[in-house]
Parts: sequence; structure tokens; C-alpha cells
Amino acid sequence: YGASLVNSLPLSHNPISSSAPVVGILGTGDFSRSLARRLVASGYIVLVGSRTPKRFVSLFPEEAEVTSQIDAASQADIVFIAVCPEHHSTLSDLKQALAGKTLVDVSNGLRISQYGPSNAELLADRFPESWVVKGFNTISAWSLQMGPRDGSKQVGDNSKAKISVMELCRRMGFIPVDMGLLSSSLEIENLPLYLFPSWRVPVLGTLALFIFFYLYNFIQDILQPYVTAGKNFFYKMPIETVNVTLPSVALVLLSLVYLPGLCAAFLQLWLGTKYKRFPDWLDQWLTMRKQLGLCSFLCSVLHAIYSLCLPMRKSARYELLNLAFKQVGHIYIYIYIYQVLLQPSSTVFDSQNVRLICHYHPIGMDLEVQVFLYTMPANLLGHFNYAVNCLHVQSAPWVLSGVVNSGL
Ligand SMILES: NC(=O)C1=CN([C@@H]2O[C@H](COP(=O)(O)OP(=O)(O)OC[C@H]3O[C@@H](n4cnc5c(N)ncnc54)[C@H](OP(=O)(O)O)[C@@H]3O)[C@@H](O)[C@H]2O)C=CC1
Ligand SMILES: [Cu+2]
Repeated sequence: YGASLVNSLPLSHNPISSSAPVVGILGTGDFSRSLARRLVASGYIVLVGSRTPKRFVSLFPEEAEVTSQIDAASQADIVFIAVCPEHHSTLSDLKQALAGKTLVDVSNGLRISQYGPSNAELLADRFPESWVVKGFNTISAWSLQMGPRDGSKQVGDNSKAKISVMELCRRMGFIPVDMGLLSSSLEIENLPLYLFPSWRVPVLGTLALFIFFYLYNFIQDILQPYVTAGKNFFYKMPIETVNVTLPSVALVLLSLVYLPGLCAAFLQLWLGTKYKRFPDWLDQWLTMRKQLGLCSFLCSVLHAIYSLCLPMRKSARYELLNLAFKQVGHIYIYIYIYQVLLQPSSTVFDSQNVRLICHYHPIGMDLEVQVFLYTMPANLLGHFNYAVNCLHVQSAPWVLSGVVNSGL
């Protein structure tokens, strides 16, 4: 919540104390440009050091001065090295000018590496008389431009140097996270290279649930009749069985979206306060809700598509009426797919709205109702839909599940 608080403060209200240090940035690439813009907006005096200053002046905000590398290095108190690590060696001439100053290494590696030395440590070796602080590499140029959201993680050996970098980070509206000494720099250099770290557990969980329910349905609907009565239902494996499995997976995932919130509420009642940290497992579970909800949504979308395709198969001889009835049960999923596709993705996928994604909307809502529902407490709507979906999966026909033949 700290982040959203900072978020709501207009940039121009950031106080500029007279002691605001002059900030230098070496390099004129994407990162440098975004950083310069953000620093200027936060009230810093910015000097950009380039090998060819004249060429890049127009790309920087007016308030930032683009000058030679040596100029920027000698005038600034704190210097960002926004030059790719392969080219750090070309900065050796600046050693004198940078002596005693704080250098911020923002670089990332090209691949995850388990063994050092890290870019930051190499830079520290190159400039033994300067204080290297690793940081900002986990913030992309894009999020620098978009404004405060992410936290910058930094490490460094000199606490004064590190504090000054953290202060600067805070003034830019980001939340600094102190990650220790420079020897931990390898860890944060690797951070941005892990692909979708927050998706691993939810996706593996979805797969595991799918396999579990698929096996269960396979044994119940195919293997058991085959063994006991010699009936051959193996043709059901690719479509029908998958389609019976999907809604169960979706529903369990949806439960996993709601359960941690309830656990948290009970825990707070139990502890009698909301100012205690949740245990780690609950914390991690809570942060996974968005991904779990989206996986659940994906399963229901697949289920809706499968249900639409199923009657097209010859082997499934549905009467027309039954077919129409069956589809009614999925209308809310169709409406939802339609909504997700049509809504500007920013509203639907915004992190605060995203929990709504797992709430299939009831049938026949017009736009005003939808808008109303969007502003309604998400939980109430969610629980209502959750109940409807449970009944749908439990094949209660009167909940418009319309599942007459499939035994779903
Ligand atoms: N882009 C991003 O979103 C992020 C980038 N980073 C890190 O920031 C650093 C810079 O990234 P980015 O701005 O994207 O990279 P770019 O390639 O866009 O910019 C690198 C800059 O380095 C300068 N430079 C200095 N010496 C040399 C040299 N010998 N050869 C080539 N260029 C040189 C150049 O400026 P000039 O010609 O004016 O001297 C050039 O503009 C990297 O270490 C990267 O890992 C970290 C997090 C996010
Ligand atoms: Cu269904």
C-alpha cells in the first residue's frame, strides 16, 4: 500500500532540498533516457555523459544537460553507469574523475549465471577508489517512464553510498529494498532474467490438477465400464473426458483464489489485529491469486469452446433442444470471453480488476448492470458466481447447467 500512496502523490510535490546531489548518467540509451526523465521530474540536476553529446541532446528533456563523459563524471556526486557491461572497460579514462564518488551499476547479464564475479563486482574492481552500489537493474526503462510502481533492490559495501542511492530512489517514487553487500549483486543481476517467476507454481498446479481429474474421470467413465461391462468408451478420451475435467480444474483453481483471502481474514480475527505479518506460505499464496484466477479463466474458456464443439461430433447425437439447453449453461462464460476481448485490456488486466476475471457474469446483463457490477464489492459477486459454478459442475440442471447428456 505504500506504493499506491507514493503513486498518488504528484511528482511536482516532491520536495527538492538544497542538498540535492547532482546526478550523472553515463550512456544515452533507453535506460539512460528514461532515468534522466524521471530524475528531472523528481527535481534532480541531471548531467548525461555521452561519447557524442551533440547527437543525443534532442532525445533528453531540456532540463537535463547532455555533455561529455568526463564532464558528467567530474561534476556529478553520484554517477549511474547506464552503459552495457561489455563496454565498461571503455570508461577507464574516467577513473580519476570518479574517485571517491558513488557509482550505480544498473546492468543486467545476458544469461543467468550461478558463479561470479558479477558485473557490479567487476566494475568495483575497475574503479577501486569509487563506491559501487548495485541497483535499479530490476526496474525496466518502461516502468521508469511510467512512474513509481516497482521497488528497486540494491546492494553495496559502503553504507553511506548505499543510503544516498536509496534516498534518490525514494525521491523518484520507488521503494528501495536493501539487499545487503555487493557480494549479493549476482543475485539481483539474475532477477530480471527469470521468466515469469510468479507463474511457475500456478501453472504447475493447474497441470497437476488437470492430470489428477483426468485420471479420475478416465478411470470412472472409461476404464470402469470397460473392465466391468466390456463397453468401449475409449473414443471419449480426447474430447469428452477433457471437457469433463476442465470445469473441475477451473473450479478448484477458483477456490484457491478465494481460500487464502478467507484464511487471512480468519487469521486476523484469531490474532485480533491486522498489523501482524502473515506467515510466508499465506503471503505467497495471496500474491498468486491473480495467476490462479487467470488459469481458472483459461480452463473455463477451453471448457466453453469444447462444449461448443462437442455436439458437432457424430458420436454425440444430441437432440437440437438439448443442445440449445446445454449452451445456455455456458452463456455467462461466452459473455465473459466477449467482454475480455472487447474491453480495453488495461481495465480487464489491471492488477486491481484482475480478480474480477474469475467471476463469470450471469446471463443477460446490459452494460449499465455490468458497470454496476464492476464497481460492486468484488467478493459478493465472486461468491455468488462461485456458488453458481459449483452447482453447474455438480450438474444441477436447474442452475442452467443444461447438461443433460454429458453427465457433466
Ligand atoms: N533498457 C532497460 O530497460 C534496462 C537496462 N538496464 C541496463 O542498463 C544498461 C544500459 O541499457 P540500455 O540503455 O538499454 O542500453 P543501450 O544499448 O540502449 O545504451 C547503452 C549506451 O551506452 C553508451 N556507451 C558508452 N560507451 C559505449 C561503447 N563503448 N559502446 C557502446 N555504447 C557505449 C552509449 O551512449 P553514448 O553513445 O552516448 O556514449 C549507449 O547509448 C545495461 O547495462 C542494461 O543491462 C537495466 C535495467 C533495465
Ligand atoms: Cu459446463
